[in-house]
Amino acid sequence: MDQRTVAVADQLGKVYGTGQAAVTALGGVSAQFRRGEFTAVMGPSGSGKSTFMHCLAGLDTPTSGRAWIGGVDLSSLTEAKLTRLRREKIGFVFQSFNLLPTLTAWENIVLPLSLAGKRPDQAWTKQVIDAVGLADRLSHRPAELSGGQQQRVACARALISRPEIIVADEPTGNLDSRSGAQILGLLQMCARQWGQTVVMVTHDPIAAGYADRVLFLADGRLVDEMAQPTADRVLDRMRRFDAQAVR
Ligand SMILES: Nc1ncnc2c1ncn2[C@@H]1O[C@H](COP(=O)(O)OP(=O)(O)OP(=O)(O)O)[C@@H](O)[C@H]1O
Repeated sequence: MDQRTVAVADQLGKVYGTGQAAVTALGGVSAQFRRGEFTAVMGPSGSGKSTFMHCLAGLDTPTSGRAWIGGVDLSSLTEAKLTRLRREKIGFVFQSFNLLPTLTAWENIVLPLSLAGKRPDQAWTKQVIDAVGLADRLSHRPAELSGGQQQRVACARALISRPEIIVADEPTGNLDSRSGAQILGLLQMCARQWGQTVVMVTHDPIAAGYADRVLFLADGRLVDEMAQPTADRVLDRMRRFDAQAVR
């Protein structure tokens, strides 16, 4: 394994149900994620993108294969240790923001540290708050923020503990294109300037165009990979899936 590797999926498989009702959501997907690399995961609906992300980030248990984060085999951990690893080594950004409504933006951002009993590192916290452009909104609660602002809070929360990897599941799915572009620009900046590893599931070729590479899933398998993607090339590749589906 190369020293820059921060996360590994080794033949990850997931079967839901048993016998005749069994559904193979993931049929053995292997991939490596390097420091500072921004990867988009794409594929038709039902191709296993969310299942892959959930198994990679320890939110779901694969039925075969393994995932490593920061050199730790997730299958070797007890539930309590897995919870701790997720809190300390993985930053999550979800389509629906998942902020706690009763906490202010600031309290939401530092929640991973509060839960771990740690104090925020002042210099890093300032960098993160400046990067997300929320310095004047920190005392607001989520309901008093726009969707784009809420997602920027979620990004700051994901970054605050300097995780090994940020996992973003359709982070722009609920945003208008301008707010979406801000989030994508932010994720790209985190990877390029701060060396943050980012993995993002998306349906949107424009969003994938911000990444350094795209992994394409189909029927639970990794079927293609594209380096230095552009929205146009990704769109072309996705059209080929559609053409195969109607054949
Ligand atoms: N809890 C579950 N029980 C049974 N089948 C499931 C479950 N979760 C997912 N699946 C099935 O596994 C397959 C992959 O689902 P998954 O949600 O990972 O795909 P996806 O690519 O993320 O789809 P989408 O783009 O629509 O969100 C689908 O056929 C889905 O119906």
